[in-house]
Amino acid sequence: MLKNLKETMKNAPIVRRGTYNYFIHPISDGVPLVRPELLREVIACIVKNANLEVDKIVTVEAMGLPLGAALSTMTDIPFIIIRKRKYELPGEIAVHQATGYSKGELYLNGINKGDRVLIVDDVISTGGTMKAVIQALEQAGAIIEDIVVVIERGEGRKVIEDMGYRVQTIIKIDVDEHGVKILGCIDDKL
Ligand SMILES: O=P(O)(O)OC[C@H]1O[C@H](OP(=O)(O)OP(=O)(O)O)[C@H](O)[C@@H]1O
Ligand code: HPA
Repeated sequence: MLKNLKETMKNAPIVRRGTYNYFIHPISDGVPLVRPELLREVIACIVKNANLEVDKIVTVEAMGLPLGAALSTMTDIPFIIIRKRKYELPGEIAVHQATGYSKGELYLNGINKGDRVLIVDDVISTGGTMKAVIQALEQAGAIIEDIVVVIERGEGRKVIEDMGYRVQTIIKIDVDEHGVKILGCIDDKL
């Protein structure tokens, strides 16, 4: 299981972004090529493991987008994208996002108080993005039922668990300047 994800992860090239060793992978970058068998495998794994008793799937620009779109067509659950662009619609919520290599603002629209949501993203690393997403959703009055992230590196999961939320991740990796090492996979215990 997850053969395509493991294979592509092992071969992911590394580039430096400041002091940050950034891996490049189809799921996290859309580069060099997203093969349908990889996306299908990842989406099937999310469908199998996530709590889908929700009103909306919430994803983040940019690389949450293919995941949210594919998951929505599989489950018939609508999805929203937290954008890096301001729309100034009534009720728009702005939060600050910091990753290991960038900073910016995120803008949430389309959530009503009491909406049950599943958050899906491609990577969790420092947890800075997920923290901002949770803060925006809490401010909007959403009920966060589950959080699923495809690729885990670093300490971000702990940051979010310390906020009181469970985070499921599909593959856990370590990254240094030489490459990616796989530490574990959601299907290891099966
Ligand atoms: O846990 P963190 O340190 O916050 O890192 C994780 C975030 O970093 C990437 O987003 P980025 O803002 O780079 O956007 P992208 O999807 O356009 O690559 C990724 O898509 C996650 O959202
Ligand atoms: O190393 C990374 N690669 C791709 N996306 C990311 N988002 C956070 N860290 C990374």
